[in-house]
Amino acid sequence: MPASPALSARSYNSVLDFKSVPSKGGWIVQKFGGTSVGKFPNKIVDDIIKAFSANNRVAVVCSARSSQTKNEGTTSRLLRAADLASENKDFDALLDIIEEDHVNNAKTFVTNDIKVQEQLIQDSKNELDHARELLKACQIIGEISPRSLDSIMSIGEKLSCLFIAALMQDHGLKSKYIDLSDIIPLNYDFSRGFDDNFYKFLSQHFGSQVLQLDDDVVPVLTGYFGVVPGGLLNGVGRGYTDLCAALVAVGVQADELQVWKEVDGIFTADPRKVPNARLLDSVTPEEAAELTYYGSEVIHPFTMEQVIKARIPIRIKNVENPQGKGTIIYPDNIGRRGEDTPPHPPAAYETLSPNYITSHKKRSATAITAKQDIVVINIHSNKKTLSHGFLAHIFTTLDLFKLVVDLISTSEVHVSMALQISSDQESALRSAVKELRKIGTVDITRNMTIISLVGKQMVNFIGIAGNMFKVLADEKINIEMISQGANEINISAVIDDNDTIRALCSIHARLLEGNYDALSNAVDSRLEALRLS
Ligand SMILES: Nc1ncnc2c1ncn2[C@@H]1O[C@H](COP(=O)(O)OP(=O)(O)O)[C@@H](O)[C@H]1O
Ligand SMILES: N[C@@H](CC(=O)OP(=O)(O)O)C(=O)O
Repeated sequence: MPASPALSARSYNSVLDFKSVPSKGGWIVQKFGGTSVGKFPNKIVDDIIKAFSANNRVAVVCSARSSQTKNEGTTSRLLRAADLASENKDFDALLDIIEEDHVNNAKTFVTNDIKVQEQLIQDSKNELDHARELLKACQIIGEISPRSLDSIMSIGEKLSCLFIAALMQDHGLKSKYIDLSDIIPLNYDFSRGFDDNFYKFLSQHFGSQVLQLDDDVVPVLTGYFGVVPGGLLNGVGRGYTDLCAALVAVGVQADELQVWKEVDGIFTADPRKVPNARLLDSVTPEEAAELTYYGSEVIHPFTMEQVIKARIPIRIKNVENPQGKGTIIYPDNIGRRGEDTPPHPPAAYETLSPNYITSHKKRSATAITAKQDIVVINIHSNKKTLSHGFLAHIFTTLDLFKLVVDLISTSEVHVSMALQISSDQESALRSAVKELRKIGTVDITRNMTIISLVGKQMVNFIGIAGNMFKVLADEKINIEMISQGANEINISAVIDDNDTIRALCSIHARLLEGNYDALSNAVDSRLEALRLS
């Protein structure tokens, strides 16, 4: 199967005319998520890594394997095993399940070269023996430090990358497994936190690991990249592999960072929920971050800053459809590496024809997304006048119980907040509400959803929020709370969970599909000013 061409002019040339360019194009960094490694390893190796490495240098970064869902994946299991150890309960059975899963996987997929298979099984067992020792020690001490938790978690990425590196060898590709878990020295100075120097240090070290390899070797790097103060889970959170891949891309000055998923790219809405959702050619990093925060897990938001600074585009692609062009995440006003001029210069508005103005009037919003399992907390202060400590007390309480607010609206003595609460946060929520009752009356509404309309262009439009709420009103969907993000690229409303699909489909139909004009009273203030001048 032929590879999709990489982005840069150099790589396009290499596809079109092999004689006029060096035998290898620039670097492409490919990140594969845990469920993709679990479900489609042969496709990853044969249709993607092999195909792309024919014309480009390729570096691969993988997350821990999940056979079906992330919840039942290796990282989740390792974290559960760590919990069990800290509670002095039996964790061995869970590690046995992880071992059996990886041994079976090796036997199922690595079948051409029995030596490679045996070595993989041995390496995997060694990693899990190490996990057993570590958890035993934690059980004896009676606690798991963030550092130990990080070491346990890292085993997921090690097992996954050992597997992909072995499968590549088994399929005739030269691979090199690279473990990044010890890359941060114990005495690294974190006094300035995760600042630019830290990211620079990481990208340089990742880059040097990769750049020293022979041309025909494909590195497979663990998406877990080392112990950080407070732990990687607290500092970066789940999805840290995206950040790791981004820093590898910066380290090798890649032509493109490819994030491979099980969806063709970023759509105007979740295609599982809105059948008419369209694939988007491109979105800006701000839009991708906003979509991720508000329910469409596109990419870890930390990923973008460093890559974009290095002018490297990110492409979201589908493991099951490698030839699809995917969605590019890149700012619309900065040139990419290898391009002198920005792709869509903002100054272009100055030369717009009236036709352009009319046809682009429709592009006010980019996508609609939904975040479910939302609880709304309403707090009425029991003081008659505004108390200085009112808001401070609320935020201190939320911080204490590690609860994160997605939306907030306030008046002097009344605060409404929307928070996503997973089942393991229920007791934290109960404790927080008990504490909050000390400063006022508190009521909570469950089973809610946040619907967010996202689009960088929305900032220029007058009336778009009105249109969104009119659609909900026409559908007789009750709105519990409204909020517009400070960056003005997100308009959100909290609604009943049962109305989610109806709200998504109707807003999509009226504001993101062809018949937008039917409702249009939103006006692009910049384009109108140009038209009237
Ligand atoms: N706007 C959107 N565009 C694309 N996918 C979306 C969107 N909103 C939600 N999704 C969902 O996000 C999921 C992302 O793909 P997946 O490969 O499963 O993620 P991961 O690699 O993080 O496991 C898809 O199942 C898709 O249905
Ligand atoms: N394995 C880790 C890190 C990660 O990045 O996962 P994924 O790429 O599958 O989102 C996790 O599950 O959190």
